[in-house]
Amino acid sequence: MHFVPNITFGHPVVESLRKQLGQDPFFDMHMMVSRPEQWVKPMAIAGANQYTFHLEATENPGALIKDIRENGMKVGLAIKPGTTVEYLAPWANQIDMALVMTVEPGFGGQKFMEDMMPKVHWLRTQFPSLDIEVDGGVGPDTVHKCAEAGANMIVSGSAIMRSEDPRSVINLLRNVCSEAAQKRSLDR
Ligand SMILES: O=C(CO)[C@@H](O)[C@H](O)COP(=O)(O)O
Repeated sequence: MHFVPNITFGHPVVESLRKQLGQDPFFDMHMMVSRPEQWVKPMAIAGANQYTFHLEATENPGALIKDIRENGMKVGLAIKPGTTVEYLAPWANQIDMALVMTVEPGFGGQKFMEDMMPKVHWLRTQFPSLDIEVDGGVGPDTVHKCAEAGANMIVSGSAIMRSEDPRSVINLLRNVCSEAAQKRSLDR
């Protein structure tokens, strides 16, 4: 299971997650920041497992990917809605996860941008084993589109937090993604 936390490491929430899962959580830090270079070392020291940065926020993605790896973390690379997937493609073989934003970065509760799905589909076709994540407006009504396009990881905020039954929403989201992934592997 992956978490994109906004909590401090060593926080009681982390300890509680550790107990509930019976394993160490996987921390993917989605850095929606300018100058992502400056946070690599602090995040590695804090215990992050993966460091996801925005392609638009750096002039030298290659050097940043190298630095993240040298600091012992996996690499995620995100693109905003206005960035075409061709900009990400040259780096796809050097990263662990591509993140296609399905809202403009900023805040939760925005409308899912279905017109981002061709990016996901193109990436899945070109890079069958790459982790592909979508973030923004993903919930029970939209997750099928993401999973069918080829996303195997999703971020979901308000659909879970506003639900009266968050557990069943999480299970539904998880099942839709894993069933689509299973079907893809059978089709191959
Ligand atoms: O941080 C962002 C967008 O800036 C996203 O991670 C959203 O916050 C996800 O929340 P929902 O769109 O699912 O409410």
